[in-house]
Amino acid sequence: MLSLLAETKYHKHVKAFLENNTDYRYIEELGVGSYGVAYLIEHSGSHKKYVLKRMKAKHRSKEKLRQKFNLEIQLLKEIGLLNTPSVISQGEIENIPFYIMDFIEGQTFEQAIFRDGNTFSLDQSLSITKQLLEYVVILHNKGIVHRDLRIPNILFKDDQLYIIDFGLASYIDKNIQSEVIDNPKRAQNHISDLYFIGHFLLFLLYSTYTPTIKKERSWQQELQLPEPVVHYIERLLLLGEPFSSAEEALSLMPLEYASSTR
Ligand SMILES: Nc1ncnc2c1ncn2[C@@H]1O[C@H](COP(=O)(O)OP(=O)(O)OP(=O)(O)O)[C@@H](O)[C@H]1O
Repeated sequence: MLSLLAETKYHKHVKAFLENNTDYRYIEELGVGSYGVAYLIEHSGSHKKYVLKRMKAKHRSKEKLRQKFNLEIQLLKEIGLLNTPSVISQGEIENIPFYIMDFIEGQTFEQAIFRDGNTFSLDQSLSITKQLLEYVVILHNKGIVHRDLRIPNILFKDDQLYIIDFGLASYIDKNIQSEVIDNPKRAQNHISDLYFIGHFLLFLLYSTYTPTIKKERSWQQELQLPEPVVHYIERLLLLGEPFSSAEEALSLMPLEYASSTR
């Protein structure tokens, strides 16, 4: 309750800061995560929309979390890719670090599947995953791993993918051996992103699945995918031999099942 009150108080600080010190106008709160709060704002001159993300008030004295927040900003600045928001500015409001970035006016895959009921065929799912892997190859070549490639963090707009929320991203540690990773989600190398991409692909494929029996079965039994696709997903999910890099995962995609390989 107390932390909720602290956050509400900071909403006011954010609004006052924007009003008194910037050319931006507050529009609404976009969401509250475990570490940060994101607001939608608009530039009064251009009417372009942006996102202001700040640390949560309750974390402001935690040095490690401040460093983590600063790393998120630093990585976003280093990435500099069109399908990742650019950092416009950064600073502090009442001792709370914040940054302003591009607003991606797209639809997340979470919204597409669970809110809007979109479905993705096998060939569409593979083509979209190919686009995601192409992005991830570039990211890894820049020495960065996202580590949170979940459906709410992947957006699309005009058939183009966008990746947001680099709150868990890190620099790649080249010395990690794939055989000794016990939590693939948090691995500081390509394994983490590939593992999330395996789950991402399964979310897309499950969008067309309607259960015919009550009993839950494994995804291999439920989805009835062609054998090379099953084998491919198993490798992403570390149920088979791990890929040595995102580049290898991209080059070995079973694209014979994707008719439209954008
Ligand atoms: N650049 C952006 N463009 C469009 N929407 C965004 C952007 N950044 C964040 N959002 C939206 O704002 C909300 C909160 O984003 P945030 O990055 O804070 O994620 P989170 O996972 O909730 O936070 P945390 O990193 O603290 O766990 C999400 O709904 C996200 O879709």
